[in-house]
Amino acid sequence: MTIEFTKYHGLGNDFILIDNRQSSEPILTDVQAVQLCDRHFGIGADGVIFALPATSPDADYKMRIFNSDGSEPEMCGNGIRCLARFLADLQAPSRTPQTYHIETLAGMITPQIQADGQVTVDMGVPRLTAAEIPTTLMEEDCRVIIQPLEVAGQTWKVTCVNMGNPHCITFVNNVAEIALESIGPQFEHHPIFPQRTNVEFVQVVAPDYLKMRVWERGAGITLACGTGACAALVAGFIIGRCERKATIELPGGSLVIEWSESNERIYMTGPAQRVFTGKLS
Ligand SMILES: N[C@@H](CCC[C@H](N)C(=O)O)C(=O)O
Repeated sequence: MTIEFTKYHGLGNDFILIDNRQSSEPILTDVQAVQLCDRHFGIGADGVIFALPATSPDADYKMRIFNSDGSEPEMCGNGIRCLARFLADLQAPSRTPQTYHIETLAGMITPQIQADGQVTVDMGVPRLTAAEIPTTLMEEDCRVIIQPLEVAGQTWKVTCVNMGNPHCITFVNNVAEIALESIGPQFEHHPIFPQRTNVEFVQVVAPDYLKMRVWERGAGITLACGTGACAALVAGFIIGRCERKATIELPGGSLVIEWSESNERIYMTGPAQRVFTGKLS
């Protein structure tokens, strides 16, 4: 049996996209996803994304994703922009704006392809209580805002945001100085995060411009993280360090994130790029 795939990236956060519309379960296992994501022995990617048929009458499709370590996250911001482009590329030549209602394990997410090719995603409402993150750092109904956390022999002041998936954000003076490779996994696997966590270090350049580096749960250092950029803006706004709308600069490029005052929803805008197609046998 051969399976076609297409490789996409969103700011260098790269994914193998599989047309899984004929079956309600992913046609590859988590173990196969790990093999395909391997950058030496496989295709190389931060994750594998499946376009599945919708189960809800309100949705067009369903997204499932495996991280490069085989774990299954609830949501992926850069991934859902890539999925929107993939679906548009599978269908008749584009009419824009094209909007998709996508079921995810974090609920309904709505990407819209703009006339200029950028994709704007309604990422939903951020969740902030300790129970929702989830973390045991505070009482269940408390928000985790600038709380001390011991990691790698240092006390960090962390703020936690759930954007469908968990994020732990620390504001620092200079993101370039953070030893992400050694510190990242210690945050990710800290016992206060029962479902592990994504880890973001953020530098405020201006109230409408943040710089961020990320250690992703299940994938390690990546060039960008869409949900992480949204979480960084939410954390920055809550602690009074940024505006409701800002550009987030990541190693792979920039995203524009806005936290709407009228409906409390987060809107993320950024690119999604097809790289190549191939066949798995
Ligand atoms: N890169 C993604 C997030 C992917 C999932 C993450 N690794 C997790 O386990 O939560 C993004 O762009 O949001």
